[in-house]
Amino acid sequence: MGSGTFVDGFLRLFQRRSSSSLATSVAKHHHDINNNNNTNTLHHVAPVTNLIEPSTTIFQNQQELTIVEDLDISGLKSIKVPKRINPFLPSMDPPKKNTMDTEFFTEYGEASRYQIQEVVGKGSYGIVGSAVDTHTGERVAIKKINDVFEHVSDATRILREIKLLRLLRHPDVVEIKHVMLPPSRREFKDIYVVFELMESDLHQVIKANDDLTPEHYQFFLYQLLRGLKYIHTANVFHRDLKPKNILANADCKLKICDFGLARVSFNDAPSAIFWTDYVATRWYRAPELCGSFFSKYTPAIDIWSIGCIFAEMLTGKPLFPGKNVVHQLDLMTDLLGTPSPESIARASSLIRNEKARRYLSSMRKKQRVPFSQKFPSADPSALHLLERLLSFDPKDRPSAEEALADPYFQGLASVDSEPSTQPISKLEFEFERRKLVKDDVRELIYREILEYHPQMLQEYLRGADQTSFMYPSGVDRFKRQFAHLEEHYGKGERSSPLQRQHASLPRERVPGPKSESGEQTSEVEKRAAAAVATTLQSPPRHSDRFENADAQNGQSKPNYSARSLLKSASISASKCIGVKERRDSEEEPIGEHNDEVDGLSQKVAALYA
Ligand SMILES: Nc1ncnc2c1ncn2[C@@H]1O[C@H](COP(=O)(O)OP(=O)(O)OP(=O)(O)O)[C@@H](O)[C@H]1O
Repeated sequence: MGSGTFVDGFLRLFQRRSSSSLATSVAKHHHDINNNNNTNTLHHVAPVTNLIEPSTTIFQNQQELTIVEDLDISGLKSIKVPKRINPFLPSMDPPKKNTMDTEFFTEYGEASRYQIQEVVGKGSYGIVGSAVDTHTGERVAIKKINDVFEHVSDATRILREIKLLRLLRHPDVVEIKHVMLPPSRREFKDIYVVFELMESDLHQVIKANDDLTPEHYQFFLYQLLRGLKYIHTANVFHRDLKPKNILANADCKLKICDFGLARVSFNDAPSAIFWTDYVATRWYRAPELCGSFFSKYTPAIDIWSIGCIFAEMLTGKPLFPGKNVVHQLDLMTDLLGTPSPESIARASSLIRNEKARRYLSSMRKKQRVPFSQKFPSADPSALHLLERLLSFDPKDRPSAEEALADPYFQGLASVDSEPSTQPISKLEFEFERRKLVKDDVRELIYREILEYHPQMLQEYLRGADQTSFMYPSGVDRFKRQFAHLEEHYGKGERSSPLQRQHASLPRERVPGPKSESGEQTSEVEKRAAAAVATTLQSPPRHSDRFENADAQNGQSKPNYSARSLLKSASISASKCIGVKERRDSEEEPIGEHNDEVDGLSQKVAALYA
């Protein structure tokens, strides 16, 4: 493959240095949706937050880790980045400036700062809109998380995610730029998290690009592994890596997102898997997680997922699209062969479940399929690394750091000096050991949000009583704007805002029947389709008092229509190719996992009946 050529054009520097001392050289032709995104991404200043105690702000008391990339990827062709949901999303009127908002937020640097534009995605926790940060001109993504405290488990997941994303600062991990201050410390229900805006995700990129080159594959895998190296050195396991959880830009930059299922591993805490807790997407799930073969999880589970993702890049199709865990294991062993007796013997010491162990040993013997046969057009050195990543036994998989040192990446100047970080402080995740009630999580999330509001944090730390403040927060305005977006998603329907899906959630709630979940999804899709149709027929109607006021004031409509955005040079809209279905079949409803484990037990039992 063209590894040599790539390496020639891929001289890079990625070191700890003072930010001022190095220039960043980046190919200028790249699409870039954030006007100054290249600077942010490639000339990234990240505080070493793990060194600090939770009661200090991330801005205090830290040595700065400055990551400078001097990466000439000009040889890489831009990729197509179709939008995730649909290209005909409703546009938004910019909010009318509210004097009170302005006054309050001027003081705190947030005056009507973000102008919401359009929906760019939605997940089980709410809607994601693109917006312009009027202070910087930068485009951002704002995720509105609805009804955060409806379930303590969901709230804890959100706390975990925003905390981890504050602590993990790396160019290949999506960055939280800000979290809006809620209007009331004790009563808030929704959270607005401001992220750097990305154009698409790897799932869409793989679907839309059938002309990816070996250089693309190499650069994609390189970014994933260096991101993972950093995450793992913080002692964090992502646990749900899949193409949809990797955001992508047309300039081939990837960023890992969705840390809702991630866990921090502390040496003195057991890392046992609780089936009630582990519900990551099946297709990318490591074999040791299919049927409880191993009782502990290790960073190797993420390495397996990266292997699956890499294989999917190479072929354009998921590698192991299992319908249940038994089928999942069958697909794995179809390719990898049944594990060797040594591997099973080694595994035996870890296998707690006798039945599962016997199932593994008694599996019909299958020969390994040579990877060169399965992936005939792939580069042999890529395949050699892929085989390592997809080792059945987690002990045989390389760490992210070891994988970066694989000959596949030979010649990349600083593979071995990709940044690592300190393990995350136990104190930050002390809450994981406690049984939390709603008010505890609310307080913890509020405290976390204050990290983005240093002045308020100071007051909070001084113990000022803020329980009664009710600022005319920017959140109120956002509520109205997001309500508008949601209204358009549900246009013509009686039903209310987006339903929280049960996929990939810690199991604390009673799972609904499968069919119900399926219907929910298609209902959401129907509503999205209805919104598309409506948007195409007529401009959005503004029922909101605030927006009516805009209309009445005769304010000109902003130039933010979907059409104008599609034309915008900053978004490769011409490449938006169609309405994207929201969920693919690999995303299982909660509750399925137990069925799967039961299914496996039954199959095992049948073997030994
Ligand atoms: N920074 C971002 N820039 C652009 N789009 C984003 C960004 N973050 C998330 N999205 C998109 O918004 C959608 C929902 O985001 P996300 O997956 O974070 O939400 P969630 O509620 O946690 O979803 P899930 O149901 O997967 O847990 C996804 O399609 C994602 O690609």
